[in-house]
Amino acid sequence: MTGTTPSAATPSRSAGRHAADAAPPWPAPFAARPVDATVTVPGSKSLTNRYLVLAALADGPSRLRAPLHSRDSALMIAALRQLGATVTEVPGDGAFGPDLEIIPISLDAAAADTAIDCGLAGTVMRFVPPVAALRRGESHFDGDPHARKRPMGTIIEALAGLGVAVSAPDGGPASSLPFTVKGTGEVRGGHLVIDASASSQFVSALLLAGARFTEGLHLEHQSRADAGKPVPSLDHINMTVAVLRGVGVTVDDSVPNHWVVSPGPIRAFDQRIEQDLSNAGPFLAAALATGGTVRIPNWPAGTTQVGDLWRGILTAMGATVTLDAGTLTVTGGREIKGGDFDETSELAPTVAALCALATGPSRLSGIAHLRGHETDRLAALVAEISRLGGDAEETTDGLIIRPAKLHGGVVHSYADHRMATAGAILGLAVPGVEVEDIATTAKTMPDFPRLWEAMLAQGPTADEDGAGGTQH
Ligand SMILES: O=C(O)C1=C[C@@H](OP(=O)(O)O)[C@@H](O)[C@H](O)C1
Ligand SMILES: C=C(OP(=O)(O)O)C(=O)O
Repeated sequence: MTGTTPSAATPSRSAGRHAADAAPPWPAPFAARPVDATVTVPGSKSLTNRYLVLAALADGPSRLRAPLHSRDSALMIAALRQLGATVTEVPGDGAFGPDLEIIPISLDAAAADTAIDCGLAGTVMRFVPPVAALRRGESHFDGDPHARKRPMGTIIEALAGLGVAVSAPDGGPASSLPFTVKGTGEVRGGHLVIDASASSQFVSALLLAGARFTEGLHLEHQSRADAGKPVPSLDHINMTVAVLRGVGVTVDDSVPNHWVVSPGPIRAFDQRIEQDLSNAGPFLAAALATGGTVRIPNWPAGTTQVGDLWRGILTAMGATVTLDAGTLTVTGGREIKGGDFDETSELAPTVAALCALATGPSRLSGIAHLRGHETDRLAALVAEISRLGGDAEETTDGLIIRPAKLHGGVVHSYADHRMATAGAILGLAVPGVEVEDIATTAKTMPDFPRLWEAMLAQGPTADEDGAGGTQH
């Protein structure tokens, strides 16, 4: 099956820029020698934005330590401020910016109508509408051009099912951004059936607010498709459940496809945010792409982040992976092995970039819903791998990538941070790769180009001539 040209191909608003201001493509550094570096990455987007939502609904002031500071977290902070939360930056010990103190929204207070910019952040467009439904007043939601194409119908229908009015700007029914949530200060809650097959974020969104619904929430997933599609990215729902339990919310997830949240307070908290293990991925991938070593300190011993899957994925691709005294060390071999990778969720673009450098064929499956991400990622990956001379094709639920000799070219980002970092990985092993709109990495990692170049500047072999990447 051949992919269509992905949308959002125009330069993005991701870094607050417009087409006319578009910067020239970023020359992705080619690794003239194996990388040997120790890297720390900023805080987890998924954890930061979950805890921000919970802090806004909590029973007192909360603190986030070492949170992510990026476009997606800034959009979440701005949205919660619009809804009445107070979010203040305070000095902390994180390497990537201040801590945050949050005073929750007074849900009982009369509130003015407000506008929420979701940017391209799935966590903002899905997690914030149920919060807006809990306060009085109208909240107008919109986002980047491509945000209007991301699946939103399930959240809109869910709110309607809970008795909350949601309408399009013309007052008619809405099925995507933009839309207006008319909050009354109360959401009844109870049993709700949704089709969450397009995104796990529909489930997470309703669970995060569910304890504040009058009757709590019994959420059930039932796919409308004949074949019964599952909820994707279950790891992210498990993260939501764990985070909720950590702030005193009772959640029963013992029956598959059912989540029962008891009504009650959300306990105020003081929480340190783990570094983003998904965003650690491109740096770890650099070890394989160059046949070198990358170490990541403070790798959590236990975590709900999907990025912990890197340990198994990179081992399967031929790397040596050890976790010793909290440091994850990944050393690439002489070649990258292809393989079958199921349900890699948001890790898929990084996995695909490595597969394009592999010596054997690969199949990525269980990622059909990536078509509704920042861009249609399956089409985008096929287009960009092919643009560099690679051999990639779409399947119904993923990708097939076969070995091919790659050449330089301009990798398009489609306003997608993970497409941009995939281009950077390819550039390590293929001379002459440039990445259009590298600034789009600001969605979750504003420092990406600096961190990438700093990684390559490190190491005992940095001043010596040596072999290039694993391929070519
Ligand atoms: O809840 C979250 O923080 C996320 C859930 C996943 O969404 P999908 O279920 O739409 O894949 C993931 O891809 C996204 O990057 C973050
Ligand atoms: C799918 C992603 O983001 P979002 O939270 O916008 O859905 C992602 O970061 O890979």
